[in-house]
Amino acid sequence: MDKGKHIKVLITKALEVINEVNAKALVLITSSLENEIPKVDVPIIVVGKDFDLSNDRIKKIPLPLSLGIKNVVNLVSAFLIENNIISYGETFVYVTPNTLGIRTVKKEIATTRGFFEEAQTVLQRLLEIAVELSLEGREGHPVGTIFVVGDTRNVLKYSHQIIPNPFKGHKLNVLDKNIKGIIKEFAMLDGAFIISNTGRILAAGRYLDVDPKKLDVHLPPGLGSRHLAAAGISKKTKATAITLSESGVIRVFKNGEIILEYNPRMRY
Ligand SMILES: Nc1ncnc2c1ncn2[C@@H]1O[C@H](COP(=O)(O)OP(=O)(O)OP(=O)(O)O)[C@@H](O)[C@H]1O
Repeated sequence: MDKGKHIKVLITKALEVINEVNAKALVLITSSLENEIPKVDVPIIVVGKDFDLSNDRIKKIPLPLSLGIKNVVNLVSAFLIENNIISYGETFVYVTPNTLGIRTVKKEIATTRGFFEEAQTVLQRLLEIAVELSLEGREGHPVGTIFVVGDTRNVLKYSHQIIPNPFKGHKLNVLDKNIKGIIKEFAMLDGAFIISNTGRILAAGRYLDVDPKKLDVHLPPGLGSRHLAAAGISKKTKATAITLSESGVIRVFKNGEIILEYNPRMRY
């Protein structure tokens, strides 16, 4: 039996499971949906690459499946809670090309307010890299870093090199196939990566010259200078900033606010 048939069988089974466990949503995690979307009373969420809110019954969440099923299910859980599709204590059923799963969301897993509306391909890719870096570190040591994406003219204006720019003169893009290893190597440098809207890496080792106090940025207590700088640059410019804390937590900032907070190291 081929893959397409497997998912059809799993979706049929999922409809039975939804009734049996009183699930409030059906989540289809698959890169291609040649199969018919099933007729079912609960909302359907399709996890795929592009963001496209097609109709009231079906929502599409842009998440790369390469994040791994555990991370995808965690982030989908947060999405369902924040969009009032399910409440804490309620259950959803998910289907991947080779698994059928049941998840009851018991506690806050992540904050994703606004993130999925922003998550274009470049941000999705950086989230994927940040998740890998959070889980693996560099040669087993925890790594922290900042990625600043978009509005590069202003970002460069409000930042300076603290070391010679290793990306100068190279046309490297975060969407390139073999780029992950290079980014992981340079993530150990102090400072930030500067990345264009199309994914071109313009610089690494860049200090962000923003004063969060003057910018009226308010973050939860306990977040240090890395996070304040990321929040600050996202307020001062139209860029989106992604931080990876040495503690493993990934945050995404837009306009000075946290629009995603997720710790891939946590067990939910
Ligand atoms: N303005 C800035 N621009 C770029 N990088 C910065 C800036 N401020 C701090 N950093 C980077 O953040 C690193 C960690 O700083 P600090 O420990 O104060 O931050 P933090 O927010 O507590 O981060 P973490 O959670 O990873 O410890 C610094 O070594 C430096 O590389």
